[in-house]
Amino acid sequence: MNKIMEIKNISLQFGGVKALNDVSFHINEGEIFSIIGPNGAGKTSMLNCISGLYKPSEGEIHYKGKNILPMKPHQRTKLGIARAFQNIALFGSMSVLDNLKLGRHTLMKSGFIKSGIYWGAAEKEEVQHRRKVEEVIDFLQLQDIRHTPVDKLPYGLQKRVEVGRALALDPELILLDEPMAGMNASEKEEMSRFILDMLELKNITVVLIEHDLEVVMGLSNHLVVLDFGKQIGFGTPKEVQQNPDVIKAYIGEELTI
Ligand SMILES: Nc1ncnc2c1ncn2[C@@H]1O[C@H](COP(=O)(O)OP(=O)(O)OP(=O)(O)O)[C@@H](O)[C@H]1O
Repeated sequence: MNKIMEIKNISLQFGGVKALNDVSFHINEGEIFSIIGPNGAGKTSMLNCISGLYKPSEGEIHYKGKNILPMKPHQRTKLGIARAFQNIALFGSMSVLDNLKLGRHTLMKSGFIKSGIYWGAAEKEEVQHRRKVEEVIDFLQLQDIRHTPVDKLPYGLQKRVEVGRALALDPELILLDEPMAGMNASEKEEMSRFILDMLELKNITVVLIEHDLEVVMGLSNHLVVLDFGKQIGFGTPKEVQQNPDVIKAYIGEELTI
């Protein structure tokens, strides 16, 4: 299997807190990879380092063989890395459709002045953007709510639109920070199906943060386990569940599938 991403000796410090302490793992192309660990373990910090929101104090992150740490978040997006946030990052008063369209603006080549001069190119680009957005609406079954303002939607659907905003960027690697948080069992099942389809139908590598161990063990090909910023486990769900350090960190929680 090809490694799409390599995390090499990443450390990140906030004052006296070591949010990440010498973390190293890799993600294979075409897999569902999860980052798990108790509250405050450093999971979101890790995603922030990958997407470019945080700059680690040490280490390197390679995407398809290239060190991406010097790159800004929007440059990483253009490389094919998209992110859905734990706290929904949508415009509440805008419709689902407009939120998805807005998500693609970072990818637009034609600015306003340029579009005036090269009208044909801008129009072609607009059509392409619209097609991508329509694909996401179909894929995530958002047809019935396409014109609904996001803040009028129930939480579970808002989460789905947040995932859609990242998908609209047409990523090769998608970072999903707790896409199922606050969902009931059937909503989680539905989101799990969408995540599997991202991989199977769209060939997108998925990096997932999820607290529900049953869901995460069932979905993932590989996982990394963090605890107080340290990596305490890495491997297949079976390997991770048999790891004594992981069992200790999760004491009292059910670790079997
Ligand atoms: N911007 C920040 N400023 C200061 N401290 C931070 C910042 N971001 C994270 N931290 C600290 O880093 C540590 C790891 O936090 P992080 O949010 O990455 O954990 P997490 O595993 O995602 O937690 P949770 O499961 O609760 O979302 C925590 O001690 C947190 O308080």
